[in-house]
Amino acid sequence: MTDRKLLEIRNLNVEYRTDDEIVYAVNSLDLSLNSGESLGLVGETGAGKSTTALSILQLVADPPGKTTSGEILFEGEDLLKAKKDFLRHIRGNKISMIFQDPMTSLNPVYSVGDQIAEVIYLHEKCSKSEAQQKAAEMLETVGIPKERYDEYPHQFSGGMKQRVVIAMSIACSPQLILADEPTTALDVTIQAQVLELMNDLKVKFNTSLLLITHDLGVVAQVCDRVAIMYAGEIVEIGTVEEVFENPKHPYTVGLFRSIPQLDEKVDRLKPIKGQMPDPTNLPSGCKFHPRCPHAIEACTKIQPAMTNVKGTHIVKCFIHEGKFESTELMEEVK
Ligand SMILES: Nc1ncnc2c1ncn2[C@@H]1O[C@H](COP(=O)(O)OP(=O)(O)OP(=O)(O)O)[C@@H](O)[C@H]1O
Ligand code: NI
Repeated sequence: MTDRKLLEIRNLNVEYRTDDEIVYAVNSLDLSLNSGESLGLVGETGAGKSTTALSILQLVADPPGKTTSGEILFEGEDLLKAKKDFLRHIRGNKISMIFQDPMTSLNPVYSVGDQIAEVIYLHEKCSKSEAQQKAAEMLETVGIPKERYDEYPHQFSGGMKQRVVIAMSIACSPQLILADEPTTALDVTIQAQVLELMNDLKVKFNTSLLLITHDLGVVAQVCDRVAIMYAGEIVEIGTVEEVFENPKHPYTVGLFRSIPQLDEKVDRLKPIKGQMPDPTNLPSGCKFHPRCPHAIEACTKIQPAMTNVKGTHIVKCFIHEGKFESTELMEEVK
């Protein structure tokens, strides 16, 4: 693994403009990913995770979506300024995307083998028969017997379809895979198998992965680093070890608390009180302050800055900026 930054998102702002309101979906977001690294992007529904991933490939529907500012540097090139042709080249060769529903990517009227072969054919400019040969190997790589080459998507289970999508997404040897809840629709056992497959492939092909999920367990299984997203912002980021062993942001602390423990009964769960703020009318100051048990007056007025707490662990919270102290929080995150 090298330290070279493959992807660097700087100050990204994305809005959805409808007739009478503006949804502030992604707000001043900074995020970077090294070659070969996998980063989990975690947050509640509506946090802006999908919008972030879609904007990397400029797949946010416009209208209503508008990227109002920012830079998305991929190998140093700003994708937000890139021409359509270049983006198409990037999409087919360097970055691929996996969605929750495999049928977003699969065509019901072609056999799964031919769909994979098509990607290989376009990417490698080899002969059709070579592409078919490689597609059959690719099926085996993702754990599907090559005898099933000629079958159609509807003949496969959800987990098997998602394996086909994974085969298609790695067929062009991408440097980066954006996976938006790739296993959410699958049942738990199958989910574990698909995640293990993604893990193996990531190591084998040294692919970087941006994995969007609600599930911190999935992050622990697959990712090197994790970013916690709230109301369109990253509020905490670090290695999985840093964040899981020592969550710092009150929101992250709440997220971990709301995970059912094996030895805990469901009625002992402590979900975070309150709701995500209305994205058309975000609160001033820290966007988490209305729900934060530790908020002080400053939090209601001023935006905290991203502050390095230790190692590569960064958090956006006044208490950890060291400017203000909350003894309660200090107790809690000790
Ligand atoms: N096409 C759209 N038009 C208007 N608002 C949208 C559109 N797409 C998304 N939004 C809004 O943008 C915000 C961010 O949505 P996004 O889908 O990025 O969140 P998410 O974190 O991926 O959520 P989920 O976990 O539910 O997938 C939400 O408030 C959502 O309602
Ligand atoms: Ni989403």
